[in-house]
This record gives sequence, structure tokens and C-alpha cells, in this order.
Amino acid sequence: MLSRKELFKDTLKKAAHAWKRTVELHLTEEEANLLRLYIDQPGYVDLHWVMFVPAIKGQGTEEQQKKWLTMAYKFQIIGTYAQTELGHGSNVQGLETTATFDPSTDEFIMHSPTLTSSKWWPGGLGKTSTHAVVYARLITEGKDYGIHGFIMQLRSLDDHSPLPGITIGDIGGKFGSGAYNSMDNGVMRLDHVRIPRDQMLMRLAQVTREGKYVHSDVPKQLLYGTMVYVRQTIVADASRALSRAVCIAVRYGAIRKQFGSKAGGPETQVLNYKTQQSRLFPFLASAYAFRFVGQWLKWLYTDVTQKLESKDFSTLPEAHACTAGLKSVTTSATADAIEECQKLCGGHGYLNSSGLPELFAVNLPACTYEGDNVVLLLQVARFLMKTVSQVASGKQPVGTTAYMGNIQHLMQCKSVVNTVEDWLNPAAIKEVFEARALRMAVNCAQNISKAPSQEEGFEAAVAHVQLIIVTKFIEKLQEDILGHGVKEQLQKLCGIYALHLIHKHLGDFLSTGCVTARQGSLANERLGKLYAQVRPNAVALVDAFDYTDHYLGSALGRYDGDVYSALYKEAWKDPLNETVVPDGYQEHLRPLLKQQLKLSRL
Ligand SMILES: CCCCC/C=C/C(=O)SCCNC(=O)CCNC(=O)[C@H](O)C(C)(C)COP(=O)(O)OP(=O)(O)OC[C@H]1O[C@@H](n2cnc3c(N)ncnc32)[C@H](O)[C@@H]1OP(=O)(O)O
Ligand SMILES: Cc1cc2nc3c(=O)[nH]c(=O)nc-3n(C[C@H](O)[C@H](O)[C@H](O)COP(=O)(O)OP(=O)(O)OC[C@H]3O[C@@H](n4cnc5c(N)ncnc54)[C@H](O)[C@@H]3O)c2cc1C
Repeated sequence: MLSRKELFKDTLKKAAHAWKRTVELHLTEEEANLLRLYIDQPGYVDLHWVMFVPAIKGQGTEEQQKKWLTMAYKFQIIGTYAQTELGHGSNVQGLETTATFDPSTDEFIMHSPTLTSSKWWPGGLGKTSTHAVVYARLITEGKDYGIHGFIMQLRSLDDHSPLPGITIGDIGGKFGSGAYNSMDNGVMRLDHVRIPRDQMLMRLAQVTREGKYVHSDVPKQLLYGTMVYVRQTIVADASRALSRAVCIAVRYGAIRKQFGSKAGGPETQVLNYKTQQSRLFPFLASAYAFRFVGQWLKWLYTDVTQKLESKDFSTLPEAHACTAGLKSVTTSATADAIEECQKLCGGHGYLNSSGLPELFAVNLPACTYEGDNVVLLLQVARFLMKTVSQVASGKQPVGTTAYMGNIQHLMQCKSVVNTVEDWLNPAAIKEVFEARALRMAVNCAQNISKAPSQEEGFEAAVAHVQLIIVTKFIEKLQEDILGHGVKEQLQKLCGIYALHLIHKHLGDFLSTGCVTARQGSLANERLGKLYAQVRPNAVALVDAFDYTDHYLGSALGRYDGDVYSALYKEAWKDPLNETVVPDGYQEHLRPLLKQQLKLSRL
């Protein structure tokens, strides 16, 4: 087991190699991010590519982009995204770092006025990054204009030592053995560090030579644009992580046999047990659902970005609500699913050689970074409340809230489901999800005037986001899908995804009158039939993810199924097995055993 310093150095070596290849091969950002996935190290490539570069692209002027991105693409500088502080992360407007303009020198003075203003968490900040986009309160002419982004050099490009006035280091070990412990999330304190005025990212606003603050004609929320970009990538990351865990658990479930042998025959594959299927197959369906909605979200983000180019900001609220909501729902579901997949693999699921503990440790933080999942869903709730009031005033909603325009029907419709088979009808499923989401949003809006309940808003937001995921799965199935029988299997998975949500949130569907108790039990009956129908193709459906054994990194999820010899082989690689008699025996165990033995002979 590598020490944290060895782990860091090993990862730095891999990352530096990746960067070198990125430059030599002239990789695009997309290709560099694919390389990041192959390395599968939550490391230095993340923040440089995933946040530092996009922040400059989104908030820098053309001139600033030309200057800084040229260096960033060639890895002449290595950047991070320094927004979160010891005292504030969710509340960006509460950040305390200051950037005070000094007209006498045409500089900003960057300062950490309090302990809680210390920058805290930025990936790569601790030991690697030479530069950062630092978010700070812009103060000029004695007035505080709120949070803006500034490019700062942190370390010497000669010997990597921190520049004067900058105290910088790593925040210490984190959850899990490998995972984020290979990344130097850092702490930084600034003591009146001066930077040129032109290092303020000036696409959204600027300060003139005289110190006048001038806001440009773009919405101030573009300051948050980098986070919107990363949130949409995180949905795709979640679908990948979930599909890896499901691949391991399904393959192992097909190999593992326990009980159920008749007359000395073979025991039963655990994947044949109904309890195993009802715990695992909703995750299999979710892995496909999240992949499809992630593809759609990437389209939405690209579309919004193109509109922004032509100063069309109309879909910015939708982009924020969708990226925030889908990041929240998919990462929470994925973290829970990976943990459950460990349990689905019994004792061996807790071995590092299963690949599941590492997968869990790497993906759990996604529920927090890039926005705490509750905070983000409350943003979706805010967006829904605004939409409900616009509908009430006669405005026709569009995009993912278009269903709210059908308010007359959806507020009183009854589900058409009368038989188990009716739950196979996508239109019936979609209508039930639309009615639930709308009624929960309207109930929340009606109650908001009484006692604004965060809980109601939160749940209405979950209902809205789950509707988006179900809708995108249904729409995907309306496309031409190659491969004999593939569409049929995906239809079953779509049914499982939707009906498992009805089962899980039956209280919502009943309390809003969208389904009756009988329709609820028909849904459960349909679900059980779908599990049985998917079982024969379960292994094929995870093989379809096409992960190599290297990428999966799991003795339980091997393509050849040779699990037991892989587990046994992995065990002997552990450093503890380098000696048959363990270190410490002579000092600690032998004296005790000898003494007790002597006593027993008296
Ligand atoms: C590969 C993975 C690498 C991971 C490395 C990790 C990196 C990080 O974690 S970076 C740091 C991430 N930090 C966060 O995500 C912070 C989360 N907090 C926020 O985003 C904001 O503080 C907030 C949105 C929760 C609140 O912002 P605030 O300015 O206070 O805004 P209001 O709630 O008052 O809303 C005002 C208005 O603006 C709209 N809006 C908010 N955010 C956005 C956005 N990103 N894009 C577009 N519009 C946005 C919001 O909807 C309101 O609109 P109206 O209702 O129309 O007024
Ligand atoms: C692995 C990792 C990497 C990171 N990398 C970076 C990075 O590179 N750059 C960077 O700038 N940051 C980074 N962060 C920081 C991250 O963005 C923040 O931790 C995140 O935004 C959450 O903010 P917080 O820690 O302030 O949580 P808090 O907001 O303090 O959350 C604590 C609790 O309060 C609740 N809460 C907060 N506000 C409300 C509210 N209004 N209503 C209801 N409940 C509320 C939350 O739901 C949560 O349960 C990283 C974090 C992690 C874990």
C-alpha cells in the first residue's frame, strides 16, 4: 500500500506523461478528457482541463483567452479553480477573499482577510498548480461589487516555490485509500498579493484604469458558467461509474452460487434470486437511463453555449436547472447504487480487489463537489416555482417545463392503467410522471406563501428531474436503434427504470392522486415480470458497456468470470504476505504466547 506521498508522486508521474502526450499528439480537450478517463486518476488533468481552461474561455475576453489559453494548452502553466473557502463553498456570494483595486499602481491587491477566507479544496492547488482562477470580492472606489474571477500566478515557473505573500499546501488525507488521496486538494492564504488589473477576467465586467466598475451586457450568472459546464460532464461521469459497478455486480451475480442445490446438483446463481434482481436491476436500468440523459444534457449545454455566443440568454435558466438537477439526482443515485453493489457482492464486495470500494470512494464526493446536491435541487425548486407563477400568468412554458402548460389536464387526469400490461405503455408512464411533477410543484407554490417548506421544494425538484430522465429514455427508444432485439431490451430497462421509481416514490404518486393503490400494485407486479424477462440478458446488457478488465479493475467483474483464482492471486500480492511470519511477532506476540504457555505448565 503506497503512502500518500508515494501515491501522489506516482499520480503526478502519470499525469505529467498524459500532459506530455496531450501536447505531442495535439489532443483536443475532449480527447484529453478521454485520456483522463483511461488514466482513471481523479488527478491533475481534471482541474486544469475541466475548470481552469473553461473558466478562462467563459469569463475571459478574447485577448485574455489568447494569452492564457495558449500557455494552458501547451502546459506551460498548470491551472486550478480556486473558489471554495474554509468558511464558504455552497454560498458563493459569501466568499471573503478580497480583490481591491489600487489605481496608483493599476493593480488588484488579493488578500485573505480572515482564516475562513483561506481557499480550501481546489484540486491541484496544494502542490501542483502554478496558476489559478481565484474568485474574490471585487472592491474598487470603496465599493464591494461581489464575486469575480481573477487569474493569479501562485508558484515560480523556475523552481515551483510559492510566490511572495502566498502560503500554500495540501489539506490532508481524504476518504478512501486511493481515490482523491492521489490529488492535492489545497489550502491557500493570500497576504496582499498584487496582480495586474488585466488579470481580472473581464468578459462579464471590468474595472477601468481610473477604477470605475463597468458591467457588460451579459447576465451576471455567467460567472457560474464553469460550474454549469462541469455539472453536465458529471452526469456522464455518473453514468459511467454506475455502469462499472453494475457490470461488476451482474457478472459476479452470475458466477456466485449459494444454496438451492437439488439432490446434490449445482447451487443457485445468486442473480436468479428475486431479491438480488429487485436490488440490482433498477441500477442496470439507471445506468442506461443516465447515459441517455447525459447525452441529451450535453446537447442542451452545447445549444445554450451557442445561443450565448449570439447573446441569446433565454435558455440560461433552463440550462442551470437541468445541469443542477441532473447532477444532483444522478450522483446521489450512483453513490447509493455503488454502495449497494458492494453489498450485492457479499463479503468479496468489500475487498479492494473487487474494485468497488475505490469506485465508491471516487464517486461519493460527486454528491458534494460542483455543488452540494441539496443546494442544487433547491435551485431547481426555485426555477419550478418561477415557472408555475409564469404559467399562472398565462405564459406558455417551453423546454423541459413544457408539460406544465398542460396544467388543466394534468391537474385532474386519472391514470389509464387498468391492467399489468398497461404499464408497458410509455405514454401512460410519461403522463403519470408529468402529473406527479406538476402537482407537487403547484402544491409547493400554493404552500410557499404559508410556510415555505424546503422539503416540499426539494421533493418537487426530484419529481421534475426524474420526469426528465424518464422522458429522455422514452424519446431515445423512438430513435432507430441498431441490433436485433436491442430496442426490445432497452424498452424493458426503460420500464424497469420508470416503474422502480413509482415503487420507490409511491407515496408521491398516491398523495397527488396520480395513481391509485391498485395501479401501484399493478406497477409492482409488472416490475417483477420485467426483472424475470431481463435476467437472461443481464450479462449481455453489462457486456455491452464494453469495459476492459483493466478499466473495470475488478477480480469480481472479470470478463472471463474466473473470479476465485483472481481473488486468490490478488490476495498474495498484498504486502502483508511478503513474510509468512508477520512483522511484530517477535516483539508483541511471541512474549505473550511464551509467557502464557509457561503459566499453563505451572
Ligand atoms: C470532474 C469533476 C471535478 C470536480 C472538482 C470540483 C470542483 C468544485 O467543486 S468547484 C466549486 C463548486 N461550487 C459550487 O457549485 C457552489 C454552489 N453554489 C452556487 O452555485 C451558488 O452559490 C447558488 C446557485 C447556490 C446561489 O447563487 P446566488 O448567486 O446566491 O444566486 P441565487 O440563488 O440568489 O439566484 C440568483 C439567480 O441566478 C440564477 N442562477 C444561479 N446559479 C446559476 C447558474 N449557474 N447559471 C445560471 N443561472 C444561475 C438563479 O436561478 C436565480 O435566478 P432567478 O430565480 O431568475 O433570479
Ligand atoms: C473532492 C472534492 C473536490 C473539490 N474540488 C474543488 C475545487 O477544485 N475547487 C473549488 O472551488 N471547490 C472544490 N470543492 C469544494 C466543493 O465545491 C464544496 O465542498 C461544495 O460546493 C459544497 O459546499 P460546502 O462544503 O460549503 O457545503 P455546505 O453548504 O456547508 O453543506 C453542508 C450542509 O449544509 C446544507 N446546506 C447548505 N446550504 C443550504 C441551504 N440553503 N438550504 C438547505 N441546506 C443547506 C448542505 O445540503 C449540506 O448538507 C471540492 C470538494 C470536494 C469534496
